[in-house]
Amino acid sequence: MKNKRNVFLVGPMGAGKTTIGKQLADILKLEFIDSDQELERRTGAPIDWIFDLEGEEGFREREQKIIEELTSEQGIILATGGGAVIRSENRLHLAGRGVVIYLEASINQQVERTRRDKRRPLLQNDDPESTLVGLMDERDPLYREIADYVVATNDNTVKAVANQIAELVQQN
Ligand SMILES: Nc1ncnc2c1ncn2[C@@H]1O[C@H](COP(=O)(O)OP(=O)(O)OP(=O)(O)O)[C@@H](O)[C@H]1O
Ligand SMILES: O=C(O)C1=C[C@@H](O)[C@@H](O)[C@H](O)C1
Ligand SMILES: [Mg+2]
Repeated sequence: MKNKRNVFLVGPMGAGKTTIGKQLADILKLEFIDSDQELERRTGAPIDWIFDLEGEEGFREREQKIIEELTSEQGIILATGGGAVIRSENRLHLAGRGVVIYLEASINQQVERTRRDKRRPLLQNDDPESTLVGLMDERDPLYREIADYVVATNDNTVKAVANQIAELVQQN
């Protein structure tokens, strides 16, 4: 068994990594950390500012450093950013240092769940749905590559998904 004391949530924007991760941490009585929020806290800047000032590559550099650091901790629930799987270094750390859960969501659900929040820089364009389709084509194989479990979120409440993950993790 891998280091079962860490649970890492991966998946696309709107899959529910942040929301479900908080509930899961409450159930399992573990610390919750969100890599996006932690980056914002440390830089003092919202993610869309980091994208504006440093470009996506600048953001990915910062994201890689924080994933490296946070996956070295013990006993955490980590909600990652939707693009954390792009870099192979991140995939290596996530797969090697905890149980990886891929939270699946349909494109329609992603569109619906991200519609009102204007803070996701990659979706601030005229056709966020096409962007989400393109990202999913590119990333779905990467999420699957490192996932220990794939969990559907479409037809389930946040609470139900969190309970399901807690059971999966405790089985090990
Ligand atoms: N299973 C669910 N059922 C209904 N609403 C959900 C569900 N999961 C998440 N949501 C809602 O969808 C929105 C986006 O969720 P959240 O921010 O947790 O996604 P995320 O995976 O962390 O996205 P990002 O990669 O952009 O950080 C939130 O408003 C949340 O309440
Ligand atoms: O899917 C992505 O590439 C992103 C998802 C968010 O969690 C943030 O990490 C950022 O908006 C980029
Ligand atoms: Mg999130």
